[in-house]
Amino acid sequence: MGTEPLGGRPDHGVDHGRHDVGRHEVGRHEVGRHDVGRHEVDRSAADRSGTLGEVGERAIIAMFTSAVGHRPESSSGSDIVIGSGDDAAVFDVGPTVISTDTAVQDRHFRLEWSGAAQIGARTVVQSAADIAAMGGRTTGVVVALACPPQTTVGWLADLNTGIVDAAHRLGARVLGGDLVAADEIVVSITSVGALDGLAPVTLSGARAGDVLAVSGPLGTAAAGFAVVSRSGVAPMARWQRDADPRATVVSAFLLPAPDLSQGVLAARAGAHAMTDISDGLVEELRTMASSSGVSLAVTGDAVPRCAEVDHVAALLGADARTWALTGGEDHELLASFAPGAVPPGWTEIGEVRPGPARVTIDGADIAGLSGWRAFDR
Ligand SMILES: Nc1ncnc2c1ncn2[C@@H]1O[C@H](COP(=O)(O)OP(=O)(O)O)[C@@H](O)[C@H]1O
Ligand SMILES: Cc1ncc(C[n+]2csc(CCOP(=O)(O)OP(=O)(O)O)c2C)c(N)n1
Ligand SMILES: [Mg+2]
Repeated sequence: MGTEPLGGRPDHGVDHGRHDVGRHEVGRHEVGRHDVGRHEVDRSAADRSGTLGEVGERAIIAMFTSAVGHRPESSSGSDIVIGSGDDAAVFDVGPTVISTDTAVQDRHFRLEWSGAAQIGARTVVQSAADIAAMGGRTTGVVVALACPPQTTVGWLADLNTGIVDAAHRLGARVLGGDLVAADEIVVSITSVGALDGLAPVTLSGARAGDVLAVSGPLGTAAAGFAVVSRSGVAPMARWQRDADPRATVVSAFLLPAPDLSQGVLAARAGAHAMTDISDGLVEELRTMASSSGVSLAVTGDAVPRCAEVDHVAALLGADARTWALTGGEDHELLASFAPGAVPPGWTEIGEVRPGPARVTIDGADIAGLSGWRAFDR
């Protein structure tokens, strides 16, 4: 990492250089929570090269909460009784879906690959995918952020913009958060959502006779991860200019864009069981099979991939089918439906058979296939 302030690299479009902003610090002992006025916000936000250590926690929190406040009301705005800025948010919905996901520097993202806005948006998508997987509609997110004192104001502003915009795209708002010091960056997003009268779709509801289906192509993020692991993101501009398939898969890895509204549509279509694919299809199949006590029989060639994944696999001498079966972080949905109930746009990949719990691909046990196992590395 060197001694450069985090996020201060030119290839991330973040301001360079550091100015003497230390004297502008909003003293955390002098300024009460309700006294963090707009002038401090503007002063700290205006100097993007200042660091968290220099401008102080309060100024950054004020920047975050003012950015939330300036968003137009989302469709779910009426659910929020008290938003960001008080001791806690107060939220008024019926049965509430809650899930949290954490992204850790160098384990879930690298500063040399991702801009701050991408990291923020990506973590929101990953967290909201779990709400969608229950059949829920994400209405709010809570952000827990840990970062080193050298993190720049500009990087934090961009992270926050990524979070606020991604939440907004989902029809959700930022309800609050936390900011603490740490040796590395950790972004944790808790999502809350509404079921709007639908029954939650669990992992345990798959029944013999169901069909298994996925909401979109798989293996795209794994292909992107393979590309950036070899080449980094420096050639991205060229790949984009040349319509090189590497540009597509790397973009999908850096910021997956599953259509999470499919979760609600699947629930409405009567999905019996559902989950999002974060650790790889085979891992999610294992979890669903054991939760439901059923055997899941998948047809390998039926698992959808986008054409770019096959092109990139050929380029790298890798196996596209393995990426689709084991690659994580696409955050598409896997669900079981009664035959005939699969929603439009979903792809049937197999069927549910009576237990005991088992997963097969083309009739063979998947014992040798594993997806992402965080503690294996
Ligand atoms: N530290 C924890 N304390 C309590 N429950 C946890 C903890 N970590 C994970 N879980 C629960 O275990 C289940 C599986 O978690 P995880 O593997 O992270 O799921 P996902 O891939 O959907 O994020 C979830 O219901 C989650 O809430
Ligand atoms: C720097 C970096 N290395 C590796 C990966 C690949 N990777 C990290 S986590 C993960 C799968 C999901 O992780 P987990 O933390 O288990 O999320 P959860 O299952 O809780 O949603 C993958 C494929 C990455 N995204 N970034
Ligand atoms: Mg998780």
